[in-house]
Amino acid sequence: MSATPTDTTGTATPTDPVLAAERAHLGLAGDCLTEMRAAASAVADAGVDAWASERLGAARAERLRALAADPHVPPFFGRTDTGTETFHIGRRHVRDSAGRPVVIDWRAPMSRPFYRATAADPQGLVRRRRFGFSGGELTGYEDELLGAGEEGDGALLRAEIERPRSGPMRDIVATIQPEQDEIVRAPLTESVCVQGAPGTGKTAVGLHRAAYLLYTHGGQLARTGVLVVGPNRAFLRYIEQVLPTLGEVDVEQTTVAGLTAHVPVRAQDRPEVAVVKGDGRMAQVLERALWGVIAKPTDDVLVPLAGRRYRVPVERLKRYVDDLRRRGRVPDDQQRLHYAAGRERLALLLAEDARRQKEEGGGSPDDAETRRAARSAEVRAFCDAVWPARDAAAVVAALLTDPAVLARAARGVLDEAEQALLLRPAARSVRATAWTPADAVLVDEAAGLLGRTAGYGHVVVDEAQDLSPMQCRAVARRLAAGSLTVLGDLAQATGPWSPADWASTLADLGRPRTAVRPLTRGYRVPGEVLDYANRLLPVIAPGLEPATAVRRDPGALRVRPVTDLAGPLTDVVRELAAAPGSVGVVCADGAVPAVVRLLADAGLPATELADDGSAAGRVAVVPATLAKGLEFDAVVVADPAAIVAAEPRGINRLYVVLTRAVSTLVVLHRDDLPAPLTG
Ligand SMILES: Nc1ncnc2c1ncn2[C@@H]1O[C@H](COP(=O)(O)OP(=O)(O)OP(=O)(O)O)[C@@H](O)[C@H]1O
Repeated sequence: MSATPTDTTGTATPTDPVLAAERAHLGLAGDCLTEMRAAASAVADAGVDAWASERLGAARAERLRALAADPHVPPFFGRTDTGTETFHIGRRHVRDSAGRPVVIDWRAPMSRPFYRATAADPQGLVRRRRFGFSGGELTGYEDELLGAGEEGDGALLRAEIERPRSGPMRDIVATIQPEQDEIVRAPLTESVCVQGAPGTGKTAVGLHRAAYLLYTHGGQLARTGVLVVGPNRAFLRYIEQVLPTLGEVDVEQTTVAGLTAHVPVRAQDRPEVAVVKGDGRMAQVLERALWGVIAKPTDDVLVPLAGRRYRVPVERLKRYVDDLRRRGRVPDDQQRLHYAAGRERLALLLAEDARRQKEEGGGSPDDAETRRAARSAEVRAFCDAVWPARDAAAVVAALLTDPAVLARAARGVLDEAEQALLLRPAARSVRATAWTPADAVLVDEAAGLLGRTAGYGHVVVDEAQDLSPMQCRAVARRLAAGSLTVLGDLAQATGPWSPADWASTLADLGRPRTAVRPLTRGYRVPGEVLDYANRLLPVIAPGLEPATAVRRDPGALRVRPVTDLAGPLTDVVRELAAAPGSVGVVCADGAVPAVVRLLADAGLPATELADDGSAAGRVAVVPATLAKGLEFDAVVVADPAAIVAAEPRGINRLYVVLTRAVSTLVVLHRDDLPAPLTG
């Protein structure tokens, strides 16, 4: 680091001329932003029609939202000097009234060296400057004279990571690291799979990649859209502000449950039933259940057209049906003839056959007459008998309640025990069915066989290690010709599918040749805590490279045996809650009500973190199954043995839980820790 009047917290002396100049530039950027905002609101739309006016209004509102996303966020956070030119780097472009750049968007190609340059490879930079802010004020800076072979000590990165959390996830634009930036800026055509240990920035990287792609390929992606898929609503709530603060307000963020919400989910499957329903073989079973109802034509059909009836012989009918069925088996969803379209096409083929016959007889029927023929009672009756109209929910309901339907569709695919697991008594009606989350995914698959699913230009899927093969297929259907960013950690797999490597998941996601890129530098968790959690790795994911933490803190880990949980728990939560930042008390799901009560009785303001997207308080009691993807400044793990005992992959769950803390982890146990954590 160069000799600037900057201490490790980035605070400079008030008289520093560099600081004064940078503050002036900050003032200029702020003024320009205000002007840009005013200009965006004043775009005149006089003289255009109502539709154009509405469109203009929407575009203007969009731009204003982007410019105003967060008025407290400083317009720039860094600067690059090439020796001849200086660029300030910020969240978005800022220009002065003459159109001269005042701040360069972090996603522009010119900003790349800010993230990638090193002393060994300065990429044309002589200096990189990072700024420190406090309450919107520019308070310091850190220079790296890369041209002179100097690199920073990461003090600002550390300060940024350790800045206390007060709610949702923040962006990391100011401090994206080179290995992360490579993934963020990978080309749109390239699908990537990030295998990253806890806290290596997978989620952050995925969201910044979405923002980067939208900036770089705005026109194309504005048309096709970008989709972010997360594991649950609590997680979505945690990440939902990151893209808007980066100026991207038009990204759809949802869960697999959100994607597949064709039917109301009112029940849960037993784990062994969910395993069968999530198995990739169910795709074949559903395909057979749907297409298997198509019957062979047995008789000629008389098609009415323009006042006469034309006979279409059964042999031709058979050929029409066979041809259409073959087109329904094309593997590519975009090329495939879907079931519902096949039915319409069949009706049209009959009408066109009649039309040809009429033409051969010298007539010339028009298109409207041909369409009427396709809708005639005769043709409809034929289609109903041979290619009946189907409804996705009804197909799945029949499959799961009618042993004969299931046996026909599953023969040679699922064994008898698996079929028995799937069957349940029929409800009064399809609407009255008590659907489960896994059923909803099956209904989505059936809907995808019936008709084409709209696809996005890019899909980011987080915590992908937990997706069932059928859930992967639901995501793949939304991909169309677009590309994919898969984020996950095999060691954090807690679902019954738990892949040993990424190959099967990537194949189910429809992108089998996607390269897997590891991230192993851990930003969230202090070294002492990470080393402790990593002791579980040989048991849960033997082949995986452990993460190394970018920072250490000797006081970060406290592992305490207790005989009774209540007293020590309230004591430690009281102590942690007195410091700034968030506190998460993680326990087995079943223990949550008791822990909430215990803390409330002790006068501590704890609220349960729920999967309904509602905000949790500063002290959150977190069911272990909802901890994934989240983080807190301080974490208390209450009774780890109960977390392990609660589910088949409880030891993986414990690994997830132990890696949620940014500053402090307290483990309260009853001398019953899993073997790798003792001693
Ligand atoms: N380059 C960075 N600069 C500052 N903070 C960072 C950086 N990279 C990651 N972080 C921070 O580290 C924490 C972990 O990031 P993130 O949640 O994206 O990791 P993850 O790999 O998805 O973790 P997990 O698998 O445990 O859910 C976040 O607080 C994030 O802001």
